[in-house]
Amino acid sequence: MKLQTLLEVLPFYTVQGKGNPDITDLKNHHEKVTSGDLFICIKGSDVDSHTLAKEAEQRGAVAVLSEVPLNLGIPVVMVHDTRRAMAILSDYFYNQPSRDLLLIGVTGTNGKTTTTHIIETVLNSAGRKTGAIGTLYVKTGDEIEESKNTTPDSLTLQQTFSKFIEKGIDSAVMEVSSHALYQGRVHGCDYDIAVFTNLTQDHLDYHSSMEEYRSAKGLLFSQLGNTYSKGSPKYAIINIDDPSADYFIYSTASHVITYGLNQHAHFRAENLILQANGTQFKLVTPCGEYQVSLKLSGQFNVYNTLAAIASSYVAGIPLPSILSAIEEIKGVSGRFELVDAGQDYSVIVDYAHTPDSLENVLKTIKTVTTGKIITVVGCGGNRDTLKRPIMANVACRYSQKVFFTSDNPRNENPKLIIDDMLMGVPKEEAEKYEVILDRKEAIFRAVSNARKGDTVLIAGKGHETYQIIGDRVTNFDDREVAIEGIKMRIIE
Ligand SMILES: CC(=O)N[C@H]1[C@@H](OP(=O)(O)OP(=O)(O)OC[C@H]2O[C@@H](n3ccc(=O)[nH]c3=O)[C@H](O)[C@@H]2O)O[C@H](CO)[C@@H](O)[C@@H]1O[C@H](C)C(=O)N[C@@H](C)C(=O)N[C@H](CCC(=O)O)C(=O)O
Ligand SMILES: Nc1ncnc2c1ncn2[C@@H]1O[C@H](COP(=O)(O)OP(=O)(O)OP(=O)(O)O)[C@@H](O)[C@H]1O
Ligand SMILES: N[C@H](CCC[C@H](N)C(=O)O)C(=O)O
Ligand SMILES: [Mg+2]
Repeated sequence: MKLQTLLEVLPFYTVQGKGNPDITDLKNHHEKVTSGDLFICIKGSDVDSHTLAKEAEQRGAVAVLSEVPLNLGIPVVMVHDTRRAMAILSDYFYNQPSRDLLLIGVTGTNGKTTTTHIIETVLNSAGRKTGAIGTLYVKTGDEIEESKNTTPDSLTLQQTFSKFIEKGIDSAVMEVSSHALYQGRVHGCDYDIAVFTNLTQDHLDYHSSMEEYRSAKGLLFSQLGNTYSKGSPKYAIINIDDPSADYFIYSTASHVITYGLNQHAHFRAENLILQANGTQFKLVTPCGEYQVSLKLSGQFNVYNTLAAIASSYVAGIPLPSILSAIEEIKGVSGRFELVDAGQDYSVIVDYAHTPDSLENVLKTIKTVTTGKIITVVGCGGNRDTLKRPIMANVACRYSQKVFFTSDNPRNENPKLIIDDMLMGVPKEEAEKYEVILDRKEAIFRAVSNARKGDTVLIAGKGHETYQIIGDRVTNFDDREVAIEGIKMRIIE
């Protein structure tokens, strides 16, 4: 595509230098640039890639998108905001691929990975070829790629959609993080269905307040479009039981479909039976009532399931097909995952890394455990510090024994992270906890403390197969370490 043709989608720009080269591809990382590319400069939080434009030119870039004039021998297209322009240009360059997909976006503090996984399973089992984008992976048919971010940058995202189309995929379900919404990674995405799971505290290192965090999430619903505009109808699927439900309902001009336990919800669960190895409930919908039996545990998974049912239904899948697919789902990697090495107590690895998710998971464990609850938990470094004391408080409130340990300390001192956590533990709970900085040792100690009927919760890292200490990433998998600890104890 000629540079001038590509630029037609931008409202305003100026060009420094002459020429109208053919653009063979778009790149936003200088090391990926090859001959014929347009290199997009971004003033990032770690790197300002305007400083790498010269190198991009040397690698073969034929034009550059920039926010400032640059001294190069190739055309420099100047715009006010390169991040925003990148989203618009990427969408256009790759032929607006999201318009050819049934596109479902899921946002909320907790439950995005689980809800997208359920939707993906339902759509696939109904014969729709479904791509998935989220924390665990980017899945294109049978091809699975590990993801760097929950939601990729706008260029990578549009390239992924384009690949989906190439591979004959017709539907896509993706997690949309608040960072992504705030940074415009999903500008240019033509969503058909947007799902809100819940809003509780997280990421206050990045968003300056809960209001700002909420408004970032609201962008998914305001960009959903108008129900009465051309094309197929758009749907906002909202958890009506969440205190922020109204905010999201009034953020959108699309159809609003609600779910929850509330009697006004369009998709509602009644008569819940919560067990360690599954959940039963009556599903009440405007088009009939059904008895549902899940292999997933926890009331929070009832919410995730309702969100997935409502989304799949408005996507055109009949309820009986939705339910038969959902009833087969065994779980999601690292979410309430039972670790079984033949021991007579339960060990659960869970990705709870927010106060709300930790409380939800512990509440679930409390309803199904006959013995003690032993929790291993830490908080990530270089992340929201305000959640630390709250998580520690929750851990002590629901457990008989707590091992505070390191999560991913990143560039923070692990001891100081735990000090922040301990601020949330009341004096009378001081007997309950021990601080063991080494996560492996903490897990070993927790399992050796467990007796018949107890439950050990290892929280915070779920599916992660690494630990980040400083800038070093080493192999670490809570599930493998737990098995090692359990086996060692059995031999003892
Ligand atoms: C704070 C934050 O969100 N940072 C994200 C942001 O970085 P950035 O745009 O500021 O990029 P940067 O690293 O400063 O680089 C700027 C530019 O220089 C380019 N570059 C950089 C280095 C180089 O050698 N050459 C080069 O050309 C980069 O490609 C980029 O275009 O955009 C990048 C691309 O989209 C993200 O990878 C990066 O995520 C970092 C790794 C991160 O940790 N993000 C977390 C906080 C995050 O986004 N998390 C959410 C999930 C939260 C949840 O699940 O609840 C997520 O969506 O993943
Ligand atoms: N609907 C929910 N409400 C509250 N907590 C939940 C819900 N669903 C899952 N959880 C808890 O949150 C943890 C993370 O779940 P999940 O990975 O599905 O969320 P996520 O929104 O994708 O998280 P992230 O933002 O880190 O990608 C789970 O391990 C569980 O403890
Ligand atoms: N998406 C979340 C994941 C946190 C997981 C936890 N293990 C940590 O490293 O803090 C984040 O990036 O804040
Ligand atoms: Mg996720």
